[in-house]
Amino acid sequence: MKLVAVLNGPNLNMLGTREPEKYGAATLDDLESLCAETAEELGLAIDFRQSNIEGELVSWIQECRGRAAGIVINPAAYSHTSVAILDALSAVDLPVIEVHITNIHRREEFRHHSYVSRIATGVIAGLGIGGYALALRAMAGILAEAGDED
Ligand SMILES: O=C(O)[C@@H]1C=C(O)[C@@H](O)[C@H](O)C1
Repeated sequence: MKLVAVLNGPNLNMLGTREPEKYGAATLDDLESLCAETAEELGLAIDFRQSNIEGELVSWIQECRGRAAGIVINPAAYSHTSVAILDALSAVDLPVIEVHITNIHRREEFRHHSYVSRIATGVIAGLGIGGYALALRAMAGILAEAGDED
């Protein structure tokens, strides 16, 4: 069964209580459940993680080499600052789908640029946590097209 890493950046552990008018009322646990249910439907396995530490996310991305078939990532604030995460994603050379719960292009100027977008196969922004389900569906298609072995 193909494994997809679902990686979440800083402050996403506060989902549900963090600016719910922007990020919604669903918690990180709710998000993980949504991803798990979607992955099961798609015949994918997921490794769902969240960290507030940039270096931990970098290490987790590196660990995907030889282990995961693709990466769904919401780098959160690190989207806008982290060359390290971009470099790690480039190094592992896996399909990447970038997700943002909010539409970063309708927010403050500093959120309009994401370093990750230059390596991402696709970017989903502004569709709430449903964007993660869409990302997994897209990833399933990408992997099927690539003919990845189970
Ligand atoms: O929409 C999101 O999921 C992103 C999440 C964050 O925590 C912000 O720092 C980003 O700017 C947007």
